[in-house]
Amino acid sequence: MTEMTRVATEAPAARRSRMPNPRIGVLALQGDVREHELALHDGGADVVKVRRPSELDDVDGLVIPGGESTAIDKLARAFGMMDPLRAKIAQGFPVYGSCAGMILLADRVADPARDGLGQPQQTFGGIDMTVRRNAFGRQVDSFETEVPMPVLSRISGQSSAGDADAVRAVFIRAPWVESIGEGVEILASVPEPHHEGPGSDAGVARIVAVRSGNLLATSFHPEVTGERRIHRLFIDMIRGEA
Ligand SMILES: NC(=O)CC[C@H](N)C(=O)O
Repeated sequence: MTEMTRVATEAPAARRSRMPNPRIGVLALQGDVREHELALHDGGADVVKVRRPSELDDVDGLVIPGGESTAIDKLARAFGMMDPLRAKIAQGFPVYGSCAGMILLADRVADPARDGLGQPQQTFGGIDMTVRRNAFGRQVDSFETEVPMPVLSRISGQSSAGDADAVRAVFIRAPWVESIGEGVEILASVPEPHHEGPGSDAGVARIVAVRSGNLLATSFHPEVTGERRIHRLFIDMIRGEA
């Protein structure tokens, strides 16, 4: 066996033995924290709630839940989380964001909400992408559909869809990714469903899941349909196995 193949075959096992159960935080400022805790737990992680900057140093990765990105932004600033989390992300800290969490991982928001002083909402950023909030329409336009996601075919665990490489996905006032920079991988797209209102462009493919290095983001909520493989993918990323 050459030195190269020995390193290639032994490294993942060595990493696994160092990190049997990664400890993953769920940012517990606002949103569907409990559902993510359950999904991570089912995936084999130790799970803790994270609210304070010091707690970031006790976890191997972080999930930013769905909810309301403007509320999470305001609370993150109030709790002094904004700059410490930005710094961790810049150092390669693994983070998965769903829905509002996707918005908070975007470097740019196409239509940011503004506060009373006209200041746009802020994000932690890290993924070189522009997201559009509430892009699929309002609450009444929320929908559920099966989304092909080929990356999941090699992830073991509970699937919510009939198809091995698809996910049953719930979109609730969901964002889509309008543009991506270099180094951002598209993991899933869906055809835009018809909805009333300006800008509806039924049938156009919209990006709804991306990965950039150690950062993962989905427009939809896998945590509410019993889907577990996206959380497993994130756990594998933390272990250095995906
Ligand atoms: N389900 C969700 O997380 C909705 C996200 C919400 N529209 C926002 O802008 O934060």
